Amino acid sequence: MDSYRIKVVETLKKIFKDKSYSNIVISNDIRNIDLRHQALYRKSVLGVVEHLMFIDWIINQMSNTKTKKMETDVLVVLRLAVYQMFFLDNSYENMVVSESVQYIKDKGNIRASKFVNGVLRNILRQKKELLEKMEHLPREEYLSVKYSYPAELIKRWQLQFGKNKIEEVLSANNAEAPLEIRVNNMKISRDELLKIFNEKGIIAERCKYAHKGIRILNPIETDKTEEYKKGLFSIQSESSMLAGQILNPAEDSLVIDMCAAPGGKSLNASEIMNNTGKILSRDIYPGKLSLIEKEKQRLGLNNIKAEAYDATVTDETLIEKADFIIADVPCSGLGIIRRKPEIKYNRTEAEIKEILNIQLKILENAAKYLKRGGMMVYSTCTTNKEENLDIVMEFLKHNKGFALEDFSDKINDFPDAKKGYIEIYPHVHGMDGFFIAKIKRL
Ligand SMILES: C[S@@+](CC[C@H](N)C(=O)[O-])C[C@H]1O[C@@H](n2cnc3c(N)ncnc32)[C@H](O)[C@@H]1O
Repeated sequence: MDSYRIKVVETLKKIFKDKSYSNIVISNDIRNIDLRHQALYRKSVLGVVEHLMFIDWIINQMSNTKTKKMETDVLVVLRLAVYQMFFLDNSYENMVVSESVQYIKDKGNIRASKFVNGVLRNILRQKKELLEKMEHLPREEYLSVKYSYPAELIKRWQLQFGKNKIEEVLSANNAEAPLEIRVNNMKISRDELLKIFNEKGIIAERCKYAHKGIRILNPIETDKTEEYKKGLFSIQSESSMLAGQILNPAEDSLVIDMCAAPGGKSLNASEIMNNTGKILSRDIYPGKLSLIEKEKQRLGLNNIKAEAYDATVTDETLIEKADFIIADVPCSGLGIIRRKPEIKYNRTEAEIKEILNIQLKILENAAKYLKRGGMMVYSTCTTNKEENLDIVMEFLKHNKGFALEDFSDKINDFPDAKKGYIEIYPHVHGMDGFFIAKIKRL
């Protein structure tokens, strides 16, 4: 087996057996992969997780031992092989089978290697029939298998977006997420950085909505570039950048970021404020704060103070102190399935309900810290209305001194910005699914 494929198998084992997050395991393991193979390595790992229900359905059609009962080595090798056969260039199918078999043989398990050989050869022979059989499943089961989404989530999205839109929604959330970066306006302008990229053969363009954003079209190892090391840019999704653009914190003000780690929105705010004033960046997990400290150094920012604090607990020392607040609350993450595909299998309806109280509590505390005339953004990376507009409306119902603020001067093409909030969807805007509301203390 090619060394990068062995690495894919090893990474997948960590994700399936140890239940580790794909983005964290990938960013650790990718360091040992040859530069030429990194893009394919990432695509393969994420691809297997993304298409897991499809892949397991195929395997279970052709194997008497079901995937639930298989030992990890065998299961992971089969999953990767089926992914390659159905979703990657299929001209190497025979090689995929022989390398998968060899991998299990090398582990000393001859019996299992024969089993892998039998299952994969059968799948290869009946590829077309299997796809036809899938198409004849009852509609909701078919959608669930074809796009790999639990029935519960499909039901939720059919209600939200309509039955006629559902395939578009499912497929957009399976698409590869674009690589977006935020220009550090303290050090360079967006056009100057684009010019440098252009000279270096990095294909990039301006983001459509985020004024500080660049979309990189050919995959590169951004964090290894000289420009990254010099702090000229950071990796941040366009949706996430928009929270800062919409809040637009003024120079010399006090900003409180209630849930700050790993720091993307605090760092953006600091750049927007030209490193003036003060930003209090808090997160409940002390271990995550070091990332903010590291990034501050790289970007040349020193107006950020990172500290551990539970945002659901009121801090009496901050009452009516802040000019601006960022409440980027923990959420179900249903808007970033493209980047963390396991989210679609892991979120139960009960968990989603549980998080609502935390979100409302954090927003209520944030409101207490805001001065009269101050502004805050409430944001999530989910498309779930209950965690978004419903929370904001519930808050406004009980807090009469606050109102949604029109920010249509800060963003184009989002009619709701006039009403004080936007809902971003991968299937509509090609960006991560996000919700951003701007609330003013009257
Ligand atoms: C959506 S992430 C924040 C991302 C960050 N704003 C950024 O742009 O990089 C939510 C954060 O909330 C933190 N968190 C969860 N519960 C919290 C609580 N009760 N108090 C403060 N932070 C909390 C999590 O550790 C997580 O880092």
